[in-house]
Amino acid sequence: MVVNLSNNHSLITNWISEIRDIEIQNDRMRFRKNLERIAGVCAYEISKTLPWVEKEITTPLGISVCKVLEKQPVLATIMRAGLAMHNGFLDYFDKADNAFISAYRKHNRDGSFEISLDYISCPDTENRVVIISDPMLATGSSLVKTLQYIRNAGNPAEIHIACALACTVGIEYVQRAEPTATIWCGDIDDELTAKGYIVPGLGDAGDLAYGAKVQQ
Ligand SMILES: O=P(O)(O)OC[C@H]1O[C@H](OP(=O)(O)OP(=O)(O)O)[C@H](O)[C@@H]1O
Ligand SMILES: O=c1cc[nH]c(=O)[nH]1
Ligand SMILES: [Mg+2]
Repeated sequence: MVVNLSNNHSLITNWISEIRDIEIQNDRMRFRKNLERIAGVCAYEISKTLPWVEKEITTPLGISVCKVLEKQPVLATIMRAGLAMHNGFLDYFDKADNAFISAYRKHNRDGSFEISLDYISCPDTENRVVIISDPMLATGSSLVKTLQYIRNAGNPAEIHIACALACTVGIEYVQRAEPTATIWCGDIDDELTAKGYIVPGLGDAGDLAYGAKVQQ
């Protein structure tokens, strides 16, 4: 299932407009903060789909039967651009276990690239809800590589994917690889450049959040 959170007007469409804006992008702190806020909305929306249990809570005046999250999810993110969204998720699922996966585009001289999976730190995901965040879902190659790792490492109960911006062709690729995952998008664009950049998109999310890097 794919959910485009821009289909309804809310603050998320405001923040998406800011991360796309070439002028506002000069404010790197605002760019990261907006990614965190978009992730917060995704976390809240995902939380509505998760299992809850009733728990008796002792207040100073009595007992209140409250609904609480049954189990903590695993929050996974794809470095480096995913780190800001990861912080946004952690603000909401503040007791979650965390996975960090470094999947990045390793460029060849001819302009083509492969996804390199280097550093991985992942808790046990068996029968747990795994939420993967990455601001950009472009070709989908980084996510598919990450999903292959997650599937080999355990058998999660559910997989959710949260992106600030996604491209239609990348979504389709991820859906073929992981048909049961729910993909939550801040917005969806239809075009990709020959180099795999989303159009109109926003540019390079990792560079905008953390600065340009020397190509590997
Ligand atoms: O869907 P894809 O075509 O795989 O592209 C999306 C990936 O590209 C970006 O990371 P990038 O490789 O630029 O690394 P970075 O986080 O270090 O900037 C982004 O954060 C995704 O992980
Ligand atoms: O448009 C894109 C595609 C991949 N990665 C980005 O940061 N931006
Ligand atoms: Mg990048």
